[in-house]
Amino acid sequence: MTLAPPLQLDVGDASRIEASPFGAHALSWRCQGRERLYLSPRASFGEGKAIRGGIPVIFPQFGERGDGPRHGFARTAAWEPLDGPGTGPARLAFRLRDDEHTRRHWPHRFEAELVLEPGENRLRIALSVRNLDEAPFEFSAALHTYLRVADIAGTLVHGLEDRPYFDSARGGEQVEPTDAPVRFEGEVDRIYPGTRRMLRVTDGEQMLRVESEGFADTVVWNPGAELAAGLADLGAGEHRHFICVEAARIIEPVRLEPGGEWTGAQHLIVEETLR
Ligand SMILES: O=P(O)(O)OC[C@H]1O[C@H](O)[C@H](O)[C@@H](O)[C@@H]1O
Repeated sequence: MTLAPPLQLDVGDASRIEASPFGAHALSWRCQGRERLYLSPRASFGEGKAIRGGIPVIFPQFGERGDGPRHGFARTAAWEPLDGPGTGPARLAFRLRDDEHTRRHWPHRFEAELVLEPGENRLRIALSVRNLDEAPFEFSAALHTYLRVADIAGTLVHGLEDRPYFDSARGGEQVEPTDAPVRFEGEVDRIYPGTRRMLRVTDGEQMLRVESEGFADTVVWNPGAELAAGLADLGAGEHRHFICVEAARIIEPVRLEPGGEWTGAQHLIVEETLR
């Protein structure tokens, strides 16, 4: 498969989004003059391999919770670009339809759309899925957003203090709320179920608000030093530069009747840039 070149869209002078049709994957989001996403310098852009960083689209399964490829086939599929710069509204959009390859892993007829809508201080990422089959189906999905941070040592996620979570780094055990913001000291891999609220990420240089629609769960992930060093497409020390805050639908998958449609979205809003 030859990879289609990325598409770019400018919003004013200081904001720009760039996304690849491979995975409908946002690679870069410059907002108010500053890059807000993390893309690994060792990311591979080859066939069958997911891109490390940006915003991978996870569909129709999360992780190993299913029989198909890890985190689903959407992130390694060639999506069809729809609107592009100059062809209509200020957005980038991609479409994926079932084919022989997707049906081998997940035997359903569907259509998915990923829309990126950048604004002056924000980005909306929306995933829609339509059931084109004659029977209902279920799926999980996530927007696996890699947020670039100054340094994880000073990074906090606020808004989950009173929520219990499943600790994927410790066999999925349930952990009661700690009343403290999420900090990053070693591996963090958590699924917070039922988090329909506003989160804030601070790293001493910026304050970012993260909101979601349609995605009931939030995943917070950073591999920590040891795991990062073992990931060929990341490397020693790289874990310091990002955290993943993922809008997800895992604990209760989405069920769609024939003809039904579901949309989930994540909003990233720059509230403050200090440095
Ligand atoms: O390495 P990947 O397949 O992209 O997965 C990266 C990470 O994704 C999610 O955040 C999961 O909760 C983690 O357990 C996983 O390690």
